[in-house]
Amino acid sequence: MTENTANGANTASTASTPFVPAPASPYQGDIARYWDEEARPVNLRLGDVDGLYHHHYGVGDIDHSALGKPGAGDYERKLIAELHRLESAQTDVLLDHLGPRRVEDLLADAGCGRGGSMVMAHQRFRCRVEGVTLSAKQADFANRRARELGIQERVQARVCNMLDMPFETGQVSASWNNESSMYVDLHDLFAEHSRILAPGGRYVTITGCWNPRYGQPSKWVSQINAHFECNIHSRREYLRAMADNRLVPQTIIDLTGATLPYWELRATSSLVTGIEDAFINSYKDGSFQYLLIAADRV
Ligand SMILES: C[S@@+](CC[C@H](N)C(=O)[O-])C[C@H]1O[C@@H](n2cnc3c(N)ncnc32)[C@H](O)[C@@H]1O
Ligand SMILES: CC(C)=CCC/C(C)=C/COP(=O)(O)OP(=O)(O)O
Ligand SMILES: [Mg+2]
Repeated sequence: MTENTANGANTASTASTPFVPAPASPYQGDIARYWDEEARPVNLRLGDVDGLYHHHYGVGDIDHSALGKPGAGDYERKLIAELHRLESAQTDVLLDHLGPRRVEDLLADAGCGRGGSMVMAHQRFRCRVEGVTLSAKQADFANRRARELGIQERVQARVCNMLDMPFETGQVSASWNNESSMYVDLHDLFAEHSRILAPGGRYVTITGCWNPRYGQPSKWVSQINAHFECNIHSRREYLRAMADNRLVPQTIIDLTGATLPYWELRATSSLVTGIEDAFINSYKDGSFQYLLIAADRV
């Protein structure tokens, strides 16, 4: 049986290589390759702290007592642990807004990365959690971590386009995009979440969005788009696309102030990637915001 790889080439599938659907667009093929090739130490070293691997940013105050003295032998290790704690705290904030979940619920992580948020969602709610990513490497990584944790029956990642998720209509109780909505058209995205969510279901996103009060995307936002090959939307687009697709915001939290300490600490670490100033400057000049939006599917 011949199948398509992420870049559209045909390959024969074998028991060890799962089916990889052809990308829906050349752009998605590029994003699949981007994440297949990603191995930034800032992500792997933080995930190594406790086996939860995130591709999102942190929120909350710095615990300076956990850092020790700059220049001390274990300072870098403690700094990495603190950055990771803040990134996991961000997932906790998202989970706090998923509403009361029952163990029999099915949860969906749209753009699941290496699966850290899926594991945390299962550990909190004991539900089944299904994630999708364009990256076969990320899906394999997330599924290997689930096996290592013995939760592979409850946590699973698949290579799949979040605009065409493998769920029946109304099958999902709660779904989210954790820093993954900037890779797709929001009307297409929210139409698909609206389809998979049961009436009364809950959708949550944490995202960076450009601030319509600024006028247009600032140069910092353009730098972030270029760095990640993504397409940051405005706050206005989120709310319009949700309203057009039966997703009605229940809660909107501006997390911009809460994420700045993470970025200022990260900018002092040896793991900097060069994008730190764009985030710090855009958060400070008001052109870019870090938001949580929790919406009900009506
Ligand atoms: C910045 S990472 C965020 C990962 C994860 N949500 C987290 O918080 O760690 C963005 C993710 O979105 C995924 N992605 C981008 N476009 C996608 C699409 N059209 N369908 C499925 N996943 C997509 C990427 O493969 C990647 O896993
Ligand atoms: C808020 C916005 C606009 C985010 C864009 C999506 C993104 C790439 C998030 C971080 O991924 P990562 O954890 O792999 O990035 P890094 O290597 O910078 O830690
Ligand atoms: Mg990261």
